[in-house]
Amino acid sequence: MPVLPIIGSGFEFARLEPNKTGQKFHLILRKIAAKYGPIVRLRTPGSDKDTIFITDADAVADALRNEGPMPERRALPSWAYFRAQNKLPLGVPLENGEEWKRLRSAIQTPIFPPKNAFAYCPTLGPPTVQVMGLIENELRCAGPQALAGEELVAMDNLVMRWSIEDTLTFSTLCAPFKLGALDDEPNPFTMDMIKAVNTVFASTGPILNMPEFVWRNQLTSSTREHFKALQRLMDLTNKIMSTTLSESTKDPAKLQGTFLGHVLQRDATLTRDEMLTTAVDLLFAGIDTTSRTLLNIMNLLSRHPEAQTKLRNEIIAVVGADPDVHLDASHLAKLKYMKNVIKESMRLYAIISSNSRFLPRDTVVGGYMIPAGTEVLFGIEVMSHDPKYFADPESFNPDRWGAKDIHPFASLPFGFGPRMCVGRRIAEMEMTVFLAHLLRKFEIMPSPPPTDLVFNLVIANEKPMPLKFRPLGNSTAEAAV
Ligand code: HEM
Repeated sequence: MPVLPIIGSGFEFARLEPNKTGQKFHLILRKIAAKYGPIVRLRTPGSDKDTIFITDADAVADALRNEGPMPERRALPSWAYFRAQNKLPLGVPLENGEEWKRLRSAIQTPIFPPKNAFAYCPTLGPPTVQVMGLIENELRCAGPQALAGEELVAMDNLVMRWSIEDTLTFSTLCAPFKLGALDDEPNPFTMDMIKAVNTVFASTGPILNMPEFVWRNQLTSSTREHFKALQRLMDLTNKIMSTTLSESTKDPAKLQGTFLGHVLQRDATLTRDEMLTTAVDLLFAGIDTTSRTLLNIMNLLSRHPEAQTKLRNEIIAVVGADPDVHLDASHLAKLKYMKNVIKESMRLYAIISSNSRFLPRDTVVGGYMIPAGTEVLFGIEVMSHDPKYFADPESFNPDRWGAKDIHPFASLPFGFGPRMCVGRRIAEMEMTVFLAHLLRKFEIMPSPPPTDLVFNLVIANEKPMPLKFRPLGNSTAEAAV
């Protein structure tokens, strides 16, 4: 077997990123792939072992098809440390082996199969109609130019508030808990929660780039902020959960049909701490990812009015023109162009730019024999932009997903196999519902692309996403061609 090319040590990353913030991790991976080719052995920051970095879709298939029934990923070390210090379970995203399987199976059935996930669709209508009203208010408050779609408006926070309300509503950790994320004056609790999630995401990237003793001993202000935010999110979620559980003891019907009710009924083996960490994990994993992806989709649609019109026409044909009419599960399967728009946007902006697995056995990957236990890092973002897999890769072309010849491992925004994102169906449904209400009420006006994308665990815009909106007239057909 040929010998793998090897590049430097973890210091190679520091050399390639002169300001050493860890926020350019995705760009460094791009540079490495361009310089050393589709399979390379390297040391990533935070690891004392070699990692195999691959950006060839066949090699990715070699690794993932051999990942076994309980695939393992690298855990985020500071998150795992925090949980161990607090004697809390590691939770689904960080746990491995039989323990992972047990925790995952408790949430798999209620939220992963499309039929079960889509049953939550009706709960998304009210908060989504509410957030549309808030967007309109925001435009009115910003003045006539904003209302005419001529001025950029910052919607990041609103989208995040909607996402937090959604995630908590469907997971109904909080049936009896009034979250009020979308109240005119959002309660401080919500804003606190958003702040904690944002802080954890923004500080995790830099921590991955630090020597372990620095973050463990909290030697910098950003590491102190990181652990404070992890604690805050745990405390806030705990408060929601305590209220929910005590209210539901008084009135068990309140939990009926909810995710938490489902978990409690099906899986009496989950301890309270396991339920708490699961709730926190769903919040962590679901809020930033879904809102960032939606912001990217809106920006792309603003720059591709023909795709926007086509999508609006499809929504009107399937759901009707009244922007206040809610979607149900039957609509979701019919919105075919919507699916392609979401896939194409997630290809162009792969917010999770890389993913990994530890090989469970010796495996031939891309023609090289790689020993069991080695970490393989998949360059999701690099492959998504490779002309070998996507013709004219920088163009936004949702119709390309209608063709049958796309390599199944070239764009994996939700991962793969038994460890695939458990919230995938929920995320797709949430984004579909949001866009279906938005495009019946507003036109997204041409806006410049984001130019400040950084690695904050997910690839995120640092400044508000450039977006302009114009409310459609009474007749939505005005904008539909
Ligand atoms: C656009 C939005 C989202 C994206 C792009 C995304 C992406 C991902 C990816 C790439 C993984 C790793 C999968 C793998 O290793 O194969 C993952 C894991 C996970 N996601 Fe998502 N996700 C999104 C939304 C959500 C939502 C809404 C939830 C919860 C409701 C969620 C919960 C999780 C959990 C719990 C895991 C860990 C699964 C495990 O380790 O078994 N995600 N996600």
